[in-house]
Amino acid sequence: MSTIRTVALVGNPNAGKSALFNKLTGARQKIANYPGVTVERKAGRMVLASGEPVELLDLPGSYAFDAASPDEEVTRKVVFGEQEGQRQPDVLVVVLDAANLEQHLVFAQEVIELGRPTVVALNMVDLAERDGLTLDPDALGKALGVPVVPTVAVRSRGLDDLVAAVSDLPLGDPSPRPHIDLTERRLEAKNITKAAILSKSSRATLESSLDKVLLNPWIGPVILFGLLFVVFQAVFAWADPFIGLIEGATEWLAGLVVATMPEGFVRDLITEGLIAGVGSVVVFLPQIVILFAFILVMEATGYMARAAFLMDRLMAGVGLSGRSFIPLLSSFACAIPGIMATRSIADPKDRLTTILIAPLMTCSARLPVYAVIIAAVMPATTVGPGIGLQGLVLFALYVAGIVGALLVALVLRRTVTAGAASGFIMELPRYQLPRIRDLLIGLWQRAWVFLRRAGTIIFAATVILWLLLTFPKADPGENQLDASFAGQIASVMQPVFEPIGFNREMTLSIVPAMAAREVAVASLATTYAVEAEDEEETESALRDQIAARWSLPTALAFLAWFVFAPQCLSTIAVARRETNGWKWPIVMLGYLFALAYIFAGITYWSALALGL
Ligand SMILES: Nc1nc2c(ncn2[C@@H]2O[C@H](COP(=O)(O)OP(=O)(O)OP(=O)(O)O)[C@@H](O)[C@H]2O)c(=O)[nH]1
Ligand SMILES: [Mg+2]
Repeated sequence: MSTIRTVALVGNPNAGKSALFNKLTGARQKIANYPGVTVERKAGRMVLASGEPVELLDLPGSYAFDAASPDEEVTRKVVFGEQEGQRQPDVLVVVLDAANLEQHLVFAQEVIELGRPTVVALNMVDLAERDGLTLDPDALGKALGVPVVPTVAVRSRGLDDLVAAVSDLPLGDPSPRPHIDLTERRLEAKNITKAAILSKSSRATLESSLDKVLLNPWIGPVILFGLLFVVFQAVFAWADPFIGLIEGATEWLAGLVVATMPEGFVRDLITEGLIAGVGSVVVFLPQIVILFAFILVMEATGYMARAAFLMDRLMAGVGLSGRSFIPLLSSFACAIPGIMATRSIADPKDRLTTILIAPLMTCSARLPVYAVIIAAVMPATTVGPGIGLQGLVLFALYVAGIVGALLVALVLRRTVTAGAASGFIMELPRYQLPRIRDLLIGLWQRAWVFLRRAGTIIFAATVILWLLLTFPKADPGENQLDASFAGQIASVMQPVFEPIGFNREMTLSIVPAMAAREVAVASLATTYAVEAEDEEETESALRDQIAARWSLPTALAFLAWFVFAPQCLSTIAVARRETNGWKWPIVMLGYLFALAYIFAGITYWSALALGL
């Protein structure tokens, strides 16, 4: 007798597969309330009723086995045992959204047709109940010919029953059922749904009235725009006290090191490299957390998908569809998951265009760069009731990235990725109240990613830079930056960047920023700390150093540079992997560099001309 070794979760997008996977394995895969969240196969360990561990697979959501998008392809390959390095699953668990039963049953029938050992998880029964829908799992099971277990993944309800049903399945050779075509399957889905409904009270749902407002072609965009505006105001307004705390702590630490350690190489490395450099980045944790709190709430409530819907018309204008919206939106966190998320786009040209413009979305690694420069050169004044100037400038920088992306898409769609634009259909997920626990976990994961980067890549880049800045030692009276290797490197590059208003420290900072954008901040801080005449100057905040040293046109040019600046090396690596070659990453790098240079130059010279 064969035993179960691998179980796979399959089903439509947004059915709750990843939520189930997390509860069954203890993993923390991303779950969010829109279709297309999972784009890769993920494996975890689940324990059967007998106590035996088996492999559980979380798969991308799928509408059909013959679907065209790269993420759905993964699901098909895994289910049919064609995925290299992956055992074919012995058991399939079809996850259905009970509140959207009819739609979800179309693909479910296709899976069940394979005749493989299958269990159905009738998930989201809580949402069905909320809509006044009571379903009969047994009737559904009879109609489908497989066991059906009602579950509420996010509340861990029905999980034991689900595991029991999987454990009890008889294994054997597949006995495929007669194949029926899509039209028949749709009809069948309707009939099965009808048979499974015990009672249905039509409630005036909150959904439809909310959607009337939020999706209204006039009011909807105004609300979306207003919301984003609030986000950027909050990033500055709410973060201040927390930033003050962290700054206080780093200053205290620097003081402690100076007071207790003997003068010398190690102490300088710690104060100038670690505390000034890495510390200058860590200070931005509160702003990152605030930004992500908004993003996570928008994702969990179901608003994000509405935003995609609203943006579809605008995106169609530049030859993209609303499909690209979510990958682009993910790129606000980081272009890497954003580029990965394009796997849910079926049309190859749509997908390529989206990959190429993803780096123009302002990733969170750029936030520290923007924030420190804005705080240094823009006064913390208000320009209207409750509208802070700093938040406004930040908002403008994000908008500049978006407008840039749309224009680039327009050009790409007429040249290198020319072709018919594909239509956009996306189901709108149900509105949900965010669960605090999920939010906190999400925020913690984000904060951890940020801190880990600070502790690894930013740390390493800062130490290397510090060494280059510290050696060779300057003669008495000579400027350390002039004497150092780093200064010499910067001097070689300086002629290229001088015309766009960059000073030497800025030129120097954009090289290690290729490792990670935040390194630009650490680099500036370390440069100024090394150059500093005394301890007090070493410890003073980067913001104050910039305020004292940079002219406004120079600072604006630097901000403009970072709107387009060539992305970090990891983004290039992901673009290479997702486009199967070096051609597109090189195109991306080239056009971004050109745009950054031109845009920074225009900004610098216009600012000078305006007498700023
Ligand atoms: N109320 C309720 N919400 C659920 C349930 N299961 C999942 N959710 C929510 O539904 C949304 C989608 O869940 P996911 O687990 O990301 O869905 P998925 O099937 O993995 O989606 P894709 O990865 O896009 O294919 C998330 O917001 C979950 O919090 C449930 O049983 N009840
Ligand atoms: Mg998922």
